[in-house]
Amino acid sequence: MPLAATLDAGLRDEQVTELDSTIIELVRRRSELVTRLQQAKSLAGLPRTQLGQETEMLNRYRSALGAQGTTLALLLLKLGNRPDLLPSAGA
Ligand SMILES: O=C(O)C(=O)C[C@]1(C(=O)O)C=C[C@@H](O)C=C1
Repeated sequence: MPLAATLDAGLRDEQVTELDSTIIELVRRRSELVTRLQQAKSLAGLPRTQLGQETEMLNRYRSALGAQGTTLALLLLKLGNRPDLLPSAGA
């Protein structure tokens, strides 16, 4: 994209807002999926926490995004374990 277009404030704001909406939707979808996984594990009598998988996930985020990726990953792990922290969809 040409620099002038990238710097156009209106277009830039629109694109950032669109990306934010996508990120919010993905965070919500991830949290809902993990919550269902956790419920299924509980019903099956399996441990809800798998430290090996959490470590791999943290490493993926740190490799891709640096130290702040770890912070983001920890928040995502928390939201999967605490669905009560998210408002219900459409609320
Ligand atoms: O992969 C799983 O089995 C999950 O439950 C997902 C997840 C995660 O949020 O990444 C959540 C809890 C587990 O301790 C490990 C990973």
